[in-house]
Amino acid sequence: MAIHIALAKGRIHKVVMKYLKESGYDFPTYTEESRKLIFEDASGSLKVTLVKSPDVAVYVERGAADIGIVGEDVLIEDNAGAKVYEVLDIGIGRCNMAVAGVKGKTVDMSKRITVGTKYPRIARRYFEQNHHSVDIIKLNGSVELAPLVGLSDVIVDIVETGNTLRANGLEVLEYFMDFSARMICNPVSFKLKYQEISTLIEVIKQNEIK
Ligand SMILES: Nc1ncnc2c1ncn2[C@@H]1O[C@H](COP(=O)(O)OP(=O)(O)OP(=O)(O)O)[C@@H](O)[C@H]1O
Ligand SMILES: O=P(O)(O)OC[C@H]1O[C@H](OP(=O)(O)OP(=O)(O)O)[C@H](O)[C@@H]1O
Repeated sequence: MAIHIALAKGRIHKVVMKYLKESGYDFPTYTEESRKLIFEDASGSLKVTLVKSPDVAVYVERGAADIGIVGEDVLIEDNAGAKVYEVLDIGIGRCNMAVAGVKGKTVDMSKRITVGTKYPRIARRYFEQNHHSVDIIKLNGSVELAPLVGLSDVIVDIVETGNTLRANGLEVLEYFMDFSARMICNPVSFKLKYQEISTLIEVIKQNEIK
């Protein structure tokens, strides 16, 4: 039985598709530039669909995909409570969540501060745990702009190399979580396709994804 994998479209799918190819799965119609969203491997054992990150767990929970690969940040922010099994830390897409602000500018955390972020739940939980009073402003990208134009005091965002912060004159105030990409599985698929899914997990475990 073929396994259907929903991959988070973007950084994660590009690395995973490269890796699957190196592991012997040939997807004849796949290129990074392609606008196609569904790809089947030549042996007929894998079908891959490219899905927006927060939707990966939706496809898997509802059984429209057997397996999903998506960032842990997205599982925590958008899919908490999804009825899926998390079966593997696949080790790619490593990044940190951080509070950042304008370089050299002191932020008085004893006062109510505004926070720009794509991750309102994660941000709120962090500040609540630290007993800081905050107004969260949900943004959809280019979050680094917010403290530069006076929209927020600080941001909560993903930091990987730190290049985006540096390029915009910001600095990390505190790292507070780290993430990597996770493989999730539909519980029914896990039973029905146990052999096929176990084989795929073993292939991924044995060959370190770069
Ligand atoms: N430097 C990084 N910036 C953002 N995400 C990263 C980074 N490094 C690893 N990741 C992982 O990659 C995922 C996002 O990938 P990408 O930004 O390509 O997708 P996207 O759908 O374009 O996201 P968005 O629309 O939120 O920008 C994150 O959920 C995270 O798990
Ligand atoms: O530390 P770095 O290696 O610079 O990576 C971090 C940057 O990458 C992500 O943005 P993305 O490219 O997804 O753009 P967006 O903010 O517009 O979504 C993230 O939101 C940071 O801005």
